Amino acid sequence: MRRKLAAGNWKMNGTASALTELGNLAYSCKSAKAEVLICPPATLLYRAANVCVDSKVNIGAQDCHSATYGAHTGDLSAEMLHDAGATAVILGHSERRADHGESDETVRAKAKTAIAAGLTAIICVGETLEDREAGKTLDVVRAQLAGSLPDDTSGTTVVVAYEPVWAIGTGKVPTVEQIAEVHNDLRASLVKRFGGETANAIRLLYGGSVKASNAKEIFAVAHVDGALVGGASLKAADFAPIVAALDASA
Ligand SMILES: O=C(CO)COP(=O)(O)O
Repeated sequence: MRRKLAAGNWKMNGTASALTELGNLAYSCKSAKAEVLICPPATLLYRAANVCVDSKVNIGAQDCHSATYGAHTGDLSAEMLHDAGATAVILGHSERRADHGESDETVRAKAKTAIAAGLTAIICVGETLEDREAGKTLDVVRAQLAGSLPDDTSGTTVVVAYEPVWAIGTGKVPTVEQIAEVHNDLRASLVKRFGGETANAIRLLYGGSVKASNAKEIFAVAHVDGALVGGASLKAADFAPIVAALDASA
């Protein structure tokens, strides 16, 4: 049985005052069965990990460099993130693919480095509205999945997040049928590539405008093992009900 995962991506939001929200979340989730992960900006990682020590909330990062160390001004290595208290890192988010031109090859290289440093790699895939309207959704996510996951992926080191670009921060959510179609296809692609045992251990998250009000129906979709949440992860009062909905799902 795959352990459910409620992950929050704070993106470029939050200074030290946001740690109060994290403390509130840790308190609200003290009986959570699902894994709870918050990915604050890198500046808060160390303090966030301290706030959440001995709680059910794990801390993750939002990106890392593909190199283990060296002359990469402004970048952070996976080892540094792990050292600061991160247990996971989001890789290949569509905002990074768009803003920094990250290719599948780059994401795959980052994933290898992250896994070697002891982090879980949460690898994001998702189509644009243009792709969807052109009927290319499955082709696009299959190609991203194939290109972004390392060959030696294991069920415990990689999580895949399906985030349709057009649903991120827009309040637009795919229908449950659309989510089911992509998640079924992702699972089938994973089985084909890695075999059933590995593939069935890899968690598939849905991300894009997840809120307390739509979490229940999204979590009822087959092969949805949790969510990657942006805006609704910033406040404990918004995120805790999403964790509760995940715990209540079958
Ligand atoms: O990009 C996301 C999480 O990584 C989703 O963001 P929103 O939940 O704000 O739509």
